Amino acid sequence: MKLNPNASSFVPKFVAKPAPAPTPAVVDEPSETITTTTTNTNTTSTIVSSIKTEEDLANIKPTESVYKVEDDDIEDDDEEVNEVADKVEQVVKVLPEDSREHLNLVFLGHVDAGKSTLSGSIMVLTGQVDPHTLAKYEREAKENHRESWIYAYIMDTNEEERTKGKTVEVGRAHFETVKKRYTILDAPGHRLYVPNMIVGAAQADVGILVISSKKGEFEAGVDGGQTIEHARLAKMIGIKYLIVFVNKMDEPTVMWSKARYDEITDKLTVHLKKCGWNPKKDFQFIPGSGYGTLNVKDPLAPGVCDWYSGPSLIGTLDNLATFDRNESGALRIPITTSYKDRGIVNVIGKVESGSITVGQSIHIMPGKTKVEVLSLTGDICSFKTARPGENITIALKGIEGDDAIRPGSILAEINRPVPVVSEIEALVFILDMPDERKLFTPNFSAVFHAHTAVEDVTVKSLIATIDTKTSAEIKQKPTFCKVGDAVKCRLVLSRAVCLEEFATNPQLARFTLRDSTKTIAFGKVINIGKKAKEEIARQTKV
Ligand SMILES: Nc1nc2c(ncn2[C@@H]2O[C@H](COP(=O)(O)OP(=O)(O)OP(=O)(O)O)[C@@H](O)[C@H]2O)c(=O)[nH]1
Repeated sequence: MKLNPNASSFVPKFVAKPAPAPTPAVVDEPSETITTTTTNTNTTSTIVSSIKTEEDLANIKPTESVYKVEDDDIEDDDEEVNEVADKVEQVVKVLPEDSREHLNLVFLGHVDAGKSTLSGSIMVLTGQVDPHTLAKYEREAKENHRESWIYAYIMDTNEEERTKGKTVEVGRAHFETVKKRYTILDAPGHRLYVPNMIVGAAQADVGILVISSKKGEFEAGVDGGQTIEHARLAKMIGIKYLIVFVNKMDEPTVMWSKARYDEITDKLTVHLKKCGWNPKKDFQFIPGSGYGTLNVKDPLAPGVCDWYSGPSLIGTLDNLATFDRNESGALRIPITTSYKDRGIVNVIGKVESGSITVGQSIHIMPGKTKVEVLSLTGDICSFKTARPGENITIALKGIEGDDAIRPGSILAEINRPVPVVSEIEALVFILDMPDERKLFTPNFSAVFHAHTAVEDVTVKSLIATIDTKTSAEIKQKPTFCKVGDAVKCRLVLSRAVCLEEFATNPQLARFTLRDSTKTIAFGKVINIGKKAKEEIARQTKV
């Protein structure tokens, strides 16, 4: 199998070149073919229903190329775009569609907790890294005197990350089991890179919160570190389930100690409850070692940790109940990455709601650029129609100029458009005010993060403080609010953003407010305003 961790980084790169497409993992791409593919729908259900064993899985092969585009045929020139697009439509390579459930995972946690190492070990254990590539990474890690970073090297592909040992962007990789397909988003743990982490986490279904059990490291991550901030952000952003991987259990200060594990899980349970996670249904703990590849894929062997008899990390993921997805809703795909490949604009994003089909005309919002879907490509398969939860590369026809796509752009259905608003009524929960600005008042400004959008925002007015238990209004028109308050308020964005009300589409309604170093508040859009609603009603045709 072909390795995919070198796939495009997750930080939005708008119409920049080169950004490698998430090459289908089961195909060795001939150099003269282009990476964009179209689909063959006839193969879908038969292939999927026949997957029962690992062997079946290994036997899934793409249909042979039926049309090849030669390099000479393609010029990187905007005028050639339509011509090239037409060729893409003639099918470059057909991969079987695959309807195993697709889950998006984000690895969260304090700096050096072992996120990249764990992600890398998953890639190795699930056969996504061939021995030759692994040997190359081993050599490079040794040359940088960072032997213990070998697995992290698989995820941390840029030079800065490798030499410093820090994840800066959000790495992206793919693996699969007999039961499910997974996209891994490996988020940076460092405080400075929380905005990158938000972009990654915004499209994850499951968060894997990696905790270092090493003496001193667990404490550093919890007391003022990123552990709790990530857990809180994950909840706010809408991640549905959290697996807390208590890592480095092999470390000499831990040695698989049950007492240490209990200390960590007890403390974290208290914190996670405060962040809104329900211990009965929202999260669970797993002990293990990413570096030792222990309890990652296979359950622990007898003698390693006899007090733990639960499933491994991958076993747990495979057994999670299927997530509810909003397939009947309007199509919404926040664009996380965009790049041009031989004249064709490709965008990457997760289908949050609705479905998207090859040949369909859609809008890139907020600019209302009308485009046609040329192809839909997942990590290992193509789609005729992609449904919610899929994280796909979409080749588009009809984009002229470089300004159609920007951070916060969304692919939306033409007949069910997404609201574009610059003033909203929101419910804001204040977490942590900047040292020099302790009060949340009208004119308070911050940076607004929602899905992939990032805009400056100013508080226009405070409407009422709210009792979070009863939702009753406590005080009308307060003059200020402080840490711990929940307040209904009006916010004004510096530029209009694609947003929906929480009752309509929670994924496009959740946001966080940050200053340069910390998360100040999180919130949800509760009213987009009469004018925006009338405008949407006028344009909706269903
Ligand atoms: N003993 C032990 N060390 C580990 C384990 N997992 C990771 N490490 C070490 O911890 C260090 C940090 O690992 P990374 O995977 O880079 O940590 P990270 O959380 O991705 O770090 P950032 O990208 O900076 O947020 C490296 O030296 C790893 O070898 C483990 O299971 N056991």
